[in-house]
Amino acid sequence: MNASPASLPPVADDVIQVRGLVNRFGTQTVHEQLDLDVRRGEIIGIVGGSGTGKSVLLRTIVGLVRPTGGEVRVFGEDLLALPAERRSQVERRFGVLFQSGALFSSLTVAENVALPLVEHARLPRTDAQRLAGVKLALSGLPVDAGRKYPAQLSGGMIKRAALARALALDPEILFLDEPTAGLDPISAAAFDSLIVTLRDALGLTVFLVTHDLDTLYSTCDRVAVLSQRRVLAVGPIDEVARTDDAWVQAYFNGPRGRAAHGAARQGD
Ligand SMILES: Nc1ncnc2c1ncn2[C@@H]1O[C@H](COP(=O)(O)OP(=O)(O)OP(=O)(O)O)[C@@H](O)[C@H]1O
Repeated sequence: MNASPASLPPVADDVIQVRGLVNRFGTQTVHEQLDLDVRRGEIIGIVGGSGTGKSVLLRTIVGLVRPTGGEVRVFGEDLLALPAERRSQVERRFGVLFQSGALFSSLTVAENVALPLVEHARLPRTDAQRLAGVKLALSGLPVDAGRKYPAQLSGGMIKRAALARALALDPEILFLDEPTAGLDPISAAAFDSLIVTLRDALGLTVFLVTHDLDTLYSTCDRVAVLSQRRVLAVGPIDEVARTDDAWVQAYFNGPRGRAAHGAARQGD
């Protein structure tokens, strides 16, 4: 009898592996023996109280922070140990959307998106501009948004423009740091569904740092809670929400958590 693909167990294929991670800044220890695996094709949400080191974890994984100790592998490679050329090849396989959007204010939106295509993929400028238009459309921006400067866009449009730039090089992993922060609830919900659509259409793995409970419930396959300098719990959200920990209980089972859970169930 042929087994249908849907009935097969998921393939153990971790695109990110973090082992025994330690991050210290002066006398402050942010991470101590932190372990985390991210599976290919999943959307994993990273949550935790303010200052628990979610952004530092993201920045360590993408190679912007050199950890004090431990091991971080992306696609099986230790980025910081690679020679520059090889490192840049691996970096092209992921895209990052930073909290601020981090667009260049002196460039139009289309030029911002085209930049990695010119600099990293070495495309001629006209081809890069054309491809930038495709990425902007994929991110749900109207055609004329490409001609505007970041200062002329709303907060929601800036997030979409930054997403288009993160998608410029057809990444396999998308890192998102607080993508819905500062958006109104309707724009945030639209952004959430865009992320799920892109993951499904492009087969992306998504590493998502967020405080937004609605985002967690509507997008994430698994959630990792950062607490006490490590990953306290990781798994499907309903499982993690049952963790016997004061912060987890207050976060997932407080009034906002219950409302987000209720809204997610209604949407099922
Ligand atoms: N380059 C740095 N030098 C010194 N301290 C740092 C540096 N980067 C981060 N920290 C400290 O590390 C801690 C964790 O910061 P991080 O930004 O990762 O927190 P977070 O969990 O993302 O918080 P939030 O939810 O408020 O965004 C903070 O106390 C921060 O001040």
